Amino acid sequence: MNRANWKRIVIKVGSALIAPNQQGCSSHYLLSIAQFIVKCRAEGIQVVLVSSGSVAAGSHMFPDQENTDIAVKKAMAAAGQTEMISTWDKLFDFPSAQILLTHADLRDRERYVSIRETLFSLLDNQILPIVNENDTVTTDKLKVGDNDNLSAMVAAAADADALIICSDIDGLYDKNPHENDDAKLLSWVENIDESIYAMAGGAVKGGVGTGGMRTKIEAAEKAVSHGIDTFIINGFTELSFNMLLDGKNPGTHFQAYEVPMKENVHWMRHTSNAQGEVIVESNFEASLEDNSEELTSSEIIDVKGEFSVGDTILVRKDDGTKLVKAKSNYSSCLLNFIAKQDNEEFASEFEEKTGPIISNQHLANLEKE
Ligand SMILES: Nc1ncnc2c1ncn2[C@@H]1O[C@H](COP(=O)(O)OP(=O)(O)O)[C@@H](O)[C@H]1O
Ligand SMILES: N[C@@H](CCC(=O)OP(=O)(O)O)C(=O)O
Repeated sequence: MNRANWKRIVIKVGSALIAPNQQGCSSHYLLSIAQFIVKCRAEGIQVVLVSSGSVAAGSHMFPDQENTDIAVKKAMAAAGQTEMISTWDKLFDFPSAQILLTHADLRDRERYVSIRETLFSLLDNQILPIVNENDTVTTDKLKVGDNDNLSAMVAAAADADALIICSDIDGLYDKNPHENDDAKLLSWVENIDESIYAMAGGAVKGGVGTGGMRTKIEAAEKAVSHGIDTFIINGFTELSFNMLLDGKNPGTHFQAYEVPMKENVHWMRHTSNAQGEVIVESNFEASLEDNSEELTSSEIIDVKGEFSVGDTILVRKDDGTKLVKAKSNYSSCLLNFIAKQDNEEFASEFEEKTGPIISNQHLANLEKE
C-alpha cells in the first residue's frame, strides 16, 4: 500500500464498534479510531467519517424490545443518532458536522454536486464530516440500505484516495469464519469478480450489523473503480490503526484501478439509479463497439417506466442484455411519441432539431468496464 499518496480518506465504522453490547453507545473502541483520525489530520490528511450505530445506540430507549417494526427502528435511529454523534464529538477537540443522506440525494446529480461541495467546504475548514444514512426518511425506494455502500458513494463524492471499512472482523476470509474453522484471511484482492462475492456471507444473525461481507465487497467494487484503495480492517484492535499509520495493511486490501473511471461515468454506473428503460435493436450494440454511441428513435423497440429530461435510463436489448446507463435528454413521454412515429423522416428531423436522445458525455457503458 502507498499511504504516502493519501490526501483524503473515508473511514467507515460499523455498528458493533459503537455498540459492542448490542445497544447504547460506547466510546471504548471509538477511542483508537478517533486517535487514528487525529494522527491522520496532523499529517495533513483530510478525513471523512461514515458512522453506523444510530439504531443500536437508540434501541435502549425503547423498552418493548420485541417490537422491531420498521417504524420503531426508524425512531431508534432518530433517537440514537444524537447520542452517537455526541459520543464522537466528545472525542475530538475540533468541530464535527452531521450529514444525513439517502440514496435519493446521491442519485440526483444536482444534490450530489451539492453534497460534494459541502464536504469540500467542511474539510477546507478543518471540520470533520460525520455521515450516516437518514434512516428516518428512507423507504425501500429511497435508501442505500447499508453504510458500506454509502461509504463508497461518499468516498467517490469526496474524491478520496482510500476507504477504510472498520468492522468486527480482520477482513475478508475465503468463507465465513464464524461458520468455518478453516477459513483463511485474504490480505490482497486485485480483481473483484464472482469468485470473491461467493466468499461473502451475511451479517451475524441477531447482531447489530447490516449486510455482512457482501455489502463490503460491493463497496470495495464501487470504490476501486474510482481509483480508491479500499481496506477492510478489524476496528476492535488498536494494532490495525498503528499498522495503517506505519504503511502496512492490517486486513484485506482491495487494489484501486490504475486508470479510474471518469467521475461522471462512475456516478452514473455506481450511484445513480435508472428511472426507466429503453429497449433497443441489436444494431445499437454495434455503435457502442465503434464508440459512436448514437441512439436514434428508429432503433427503439420500447420505452418502459416514466422519466423526465435529465434522469438516468437503462438502455438494454430485447433479450435483457444491459448495454448502457445514460442521461436521457428526452422525457419518457416524448421518447414514446417519437419512437412510435411511422414517418421516419419526421422522427429524424425532430431529433436533429432537438438533439441526441442520450448524451455520450453522460454515459456508462455496462459492457466495457
Ligand atoms: N467471508 C467472510 N469473511 C469475513 N466475515 C464474513 C464473511 N462472510 C460473512 N461474514 C460476516 O460479516 C460480518 C461483518 O459484517 P457486519 O456484521 O455487517 O459488520 P459491520 O457492522 O462492521 O458492517 C462478520 O462478523 C462475519 O460474521
Ligand atoms: N444507518 C444504520 C446503519 C446501517 C448499517 O449499514 O450498519 P453496519 O452494517 O453496522 O455498518 C444505523 O446508523 O444504525
